[in-house]
Formats: sequence, structure tokens, C-alpha cells
Amino acid sequence: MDNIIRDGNPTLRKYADKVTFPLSQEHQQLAKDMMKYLEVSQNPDLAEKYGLRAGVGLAAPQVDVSIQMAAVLVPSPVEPDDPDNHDDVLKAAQEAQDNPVFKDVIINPVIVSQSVQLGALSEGEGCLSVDEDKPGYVPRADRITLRYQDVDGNDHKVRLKNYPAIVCQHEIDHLHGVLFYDHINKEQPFAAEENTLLIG
Ligand SMILES: O=CN(O)CCNC(=O)c1cccc(Cl)c1Cl
Ligand code: NI
Repeated sequence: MDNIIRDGNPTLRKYADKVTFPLSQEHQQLAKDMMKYLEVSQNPDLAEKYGLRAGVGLAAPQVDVSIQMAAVLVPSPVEPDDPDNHDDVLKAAQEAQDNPVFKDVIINPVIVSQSVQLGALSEGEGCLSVDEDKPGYVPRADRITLRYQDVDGNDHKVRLKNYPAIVCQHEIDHLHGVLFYDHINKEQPFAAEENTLLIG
């Protein structure tokens, strides 16, 4: 996954192609590699060792494959007992990953319904394909109903809210050629429509 493309590469602005089943060997391997990247990037030691930015999602267009596939790994919010104790931090990161809030490779995802209620991460969003900081709220639907196929072609319909819902919308945006900062208010980046839920 050291081949993550950056903003400016036209692939990031394409509407990605639907995936056909059964998955080709190449697409099966890509799904595995993208999830592996997220797992490794969320392990503090390995992330440091390989110089990886942590990610909770990764979309195929970010590795220059314009298909509707994205890996999502939203860990549960486990805090270390003692944040200054390295072993505690590692243990917490492993535990957080072992029972994730949402973990799957979403293929041909469609948001079939979403709340009027908006939500935005209080810290804004980041993207492996956008090197410069883009401060500001990224207003999204706070709750979504998402239909997708997994790598085996099974249909799923899930209801997500708050952080996992935000992450999936960030990834689905990638499949539509949209980047998170497209949603940030240019005049007032931290102005959120009233009754926007600030998350985290
Ligand atoms: O598309 C995926 N990436 O660019 C990976 C790096 N960004 C993140 O993990 C990330 C960080 C903050 C908020 C959101 Cl929503 C996401 Cl997704
Ligand atoms: Ni991104």
C-alpha cells in the first residue's frame, strides 16, 4: 500500500466502476491488502516501523484502482489504562481492533437512506490522499442505512450512526470522486449548520 495516490491525480476525481462478481484474483487480493493496511496502520509499533499514517478506511481509488471497493475498520474506543505505558497503549490498540465497531470491505455500496440530522467530527477529517491540512467541519448525515456486497458477493444492509457512519460516507465519497474538503464551508470552515451533531 505504499502506492497511495495524492490529490491532483485524476483517478481521485473519477466515479469508480461497479465491481462484478465473482471477484477476480486481483480484486480479492486488493481487498485483503487494503484491510491489512488498516490493521497495520492502527498498530502504533507497526505504523511507526513502516511509517504509515493511521487510517480507519481506505478506498480502491486511493491506490489508483477505480472500482467501487473500500475497506473500513473502525476500532472500538478503547483507552489505555496508562497512556504513558507503552505496553498499555499497544494492548488497548489491539483490543480496540479485536472488537471493531465496524469492519468489512464494502463493495458497490449504496446509501439507501440517511438522517436529516447532520453530524461532523469535531476534529475535522483527514485523508491519506490529501497531504495538506484542511481544517473545518465536514457535515455529513449522522445516521445512514448502507447496502453493500462483501468479497463473497453476499448482500448486506447495515444501519450506522456517528463515527462509523461518517467514515463510510468518507469512503463512499472516494468512490464518487469526492474528497472530504469539498464539503467544508470555504468562508467559515468551522461554521456548522445549527443542530449539527459534533462527534468525538
Ligand atoms: O479514505 C480514507 N483515508 O483517506 C484514510 C485516512 N483517513 C482516515 O482514516 C480518516 C480520518 C479522519 C476522519 C475520517 Cl472520516 C477518516 Cl476516513
Ligand atoms: Ni480518504
